[in-house]
Amino acid sequence: EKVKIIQTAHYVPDLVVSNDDLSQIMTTSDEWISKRTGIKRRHVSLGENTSDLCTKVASDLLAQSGWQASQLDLIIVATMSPDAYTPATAAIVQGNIEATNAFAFDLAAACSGFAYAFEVASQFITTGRAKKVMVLGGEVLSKVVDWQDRTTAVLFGDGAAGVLLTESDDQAAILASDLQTFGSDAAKLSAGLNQPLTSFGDFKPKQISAFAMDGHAVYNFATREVPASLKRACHQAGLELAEVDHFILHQANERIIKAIAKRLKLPLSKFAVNISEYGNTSAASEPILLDELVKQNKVKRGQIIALSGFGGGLTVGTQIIRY
Ligand SMILES: O=C(O)C1CCN(c2ccc(-c3cc(CO)ccc3Cl)cn2)CC1
Repeated sequence: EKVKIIQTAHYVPDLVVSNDDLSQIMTTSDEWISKRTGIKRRHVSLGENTSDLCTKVASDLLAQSGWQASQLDLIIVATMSPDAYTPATAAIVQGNIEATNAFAFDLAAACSGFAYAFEVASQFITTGRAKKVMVLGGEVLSKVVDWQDRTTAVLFGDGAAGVLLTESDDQAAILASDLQTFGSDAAKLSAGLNQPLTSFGDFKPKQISAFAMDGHAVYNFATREVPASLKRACHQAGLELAEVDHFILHQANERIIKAIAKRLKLPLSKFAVNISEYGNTSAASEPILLDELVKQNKVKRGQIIALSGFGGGLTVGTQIIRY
């Protein structure tokens, strides 16, 4: 479709927590975490909520692009760790940056959230319903992980990132997309489960459930469904996988990324990995990586990039983009 990425930006909180820091508060080790996940450190938010991280990215996107907040028509925030049920994190961001002409909403697709939000935004642009759109992925997962559960607490980090999208005036375009949901496996990865009353009267104190995951099942799901999604999207774009210059995958686990590259018989050099610095930042992870590659001039105008998110839902979401 006629959609172009005009600007990228990312923000992570200042506090860096290393694997050794974690081994002081739980039974784990730098050796285990590094070997099994590729993660060396992660950024943790103290006092900043998801809307605060997203607002920093929103301000950077506007400053770097020269767009005025009042020019924005739409703001979408993809997150699995919103500030609240309501107001939407996107609405808080809209107020913070005074984007008075933009309507705003959150999108819940866990680690595929950015890919799903990117797809929704592109439909608003190609139908002419919106011209200037901000798409953000933001998470404060440190507020949903169980810091006593070493199998999950060591995996996640906080961060936000995003893009500005508008109608393309050149070769830039979204060439294809592939969004899939496997709801029968929904229970394999959850956080923030809210239970209904079981009988009227015995009101128990509210407790929001922490992050829980069947790691083995989700790992196998990812190594199977991400290659399938990338193949379908490339086929839809009329491209061979080999014609993709950069595979920008959700940074869930370094071994998973290597397994996907191997399964697709593609060089690992096309799969950027920055999980060592950030951990798994769910909906923020693809846009953080995309911003880094753009700012390092590794992703260049005219190149073909594949963005792929996967995780809670279970979901997978892929776009093939001529940047
Ligand atoms: O090696 C080990 O023992 C363990 C094996 C299990 N691992 C996993 C498993 C799944 C995920 C994961 C998480 C999300 C949530 O954003 C989305 C997508 C994925 Cl694929 C991350 N790590 C960690 C190392």
